[in-house]
Amino acid sequence: MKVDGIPYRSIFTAADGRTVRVIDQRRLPHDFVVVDLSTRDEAAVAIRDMWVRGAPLIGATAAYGMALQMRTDPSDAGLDEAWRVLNATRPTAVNLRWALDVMAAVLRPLPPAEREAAAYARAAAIADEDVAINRAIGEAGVALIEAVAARKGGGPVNILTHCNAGWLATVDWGTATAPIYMARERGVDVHVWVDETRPRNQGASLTAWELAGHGVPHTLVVDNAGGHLMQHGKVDLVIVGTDRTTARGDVCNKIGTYLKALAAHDNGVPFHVALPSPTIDWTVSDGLAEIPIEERSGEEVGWVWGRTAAGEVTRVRIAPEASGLGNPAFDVTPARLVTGLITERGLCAASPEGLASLFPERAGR
Ligand SMILES: CSC[C@@H](O)[C@@H](O)C(=O)COP(=O)(O)O
Repeated sequence: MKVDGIPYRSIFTAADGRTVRVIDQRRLPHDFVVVDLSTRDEAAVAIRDMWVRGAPLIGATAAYGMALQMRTDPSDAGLDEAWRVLNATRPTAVNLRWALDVMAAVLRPLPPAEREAAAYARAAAIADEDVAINRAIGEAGVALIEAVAARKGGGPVNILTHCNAGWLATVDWGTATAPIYMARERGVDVHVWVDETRPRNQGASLTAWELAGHGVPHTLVVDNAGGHLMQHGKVDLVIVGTDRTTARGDVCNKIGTYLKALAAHDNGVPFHVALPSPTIDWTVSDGLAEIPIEERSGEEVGWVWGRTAAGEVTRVRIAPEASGLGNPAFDVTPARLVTGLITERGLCAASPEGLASLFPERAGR
């Protein structure tokens, strides 16, 4: 997508073809800064400390982290260590493990001297595939928005989204936002309710920034506003992303997603989840019991970052020093609350049968 008119991906290589460049998402929306990752450990820090985030981009960064490792130590031991170090960065998004497994499967059979070139080629392919997948998700999902527009016969289609499942969370297009960007391109009147997404505020800092950059009408709301908006008929459709979807269609996404699904269910609002197939974890079924939920530092809850009226970007404390601070970063929405899944192969029910109908080669394995 574009930043100030210039097309960008969220991850790419520098002119040397080896240095990896990412947008430092901690600095948005105040500053747009591209940073270089030159070592495997820098890639690991970028994922762990959320310079990059969002399941598909975490996967792509891990793939390039593996390539960075191959520059300095392409041995079997180096390969194993890179897998271990990168896989330990964040626990919930399954795209991380998926990308590392894809890279390891390509690299392990090769002699070490050939691994660096192969690693960069495969990492680039993972990034390109992500762009194609998200474009296909957009093409599948735009039909949902167009159907609402046709039914309403006028006025904007109001879509609520949570966290950032936009182009910044992927390599390009986004998952939840791809249908929105495409609807906009086709001239459909859309308006997006953007949940701020405490504590990291991915909605306020990233989704709102993205949508503003592409002229998509949107309104930033506090996380707790969604139920009220739905009760008053102000949400036509919810579309969110996911960090891990189980084989039976349970969906793990940013904390607070479950509450939006409950409110949508109670108010008869369709609740859709957009996902690239690498986000499906075919090895797990019961999302509540089986998906590891990242517990992040309470510092993120006790403090907020922002820009002061004087222009300084700083953080301020909002909780008493004496209070305990809890920070579960994701929750699981059971399949029964999900109206449908939007994948690169089309729409399906959030059920074992629904997923199997689109991915017969993976189901039941
Ligand atoms: C297409 S991104 C889907 C999810 O990764 C996204 O909704 C999300 O929860 C991101 O969490 P984050 O903690 O910012 O990595």
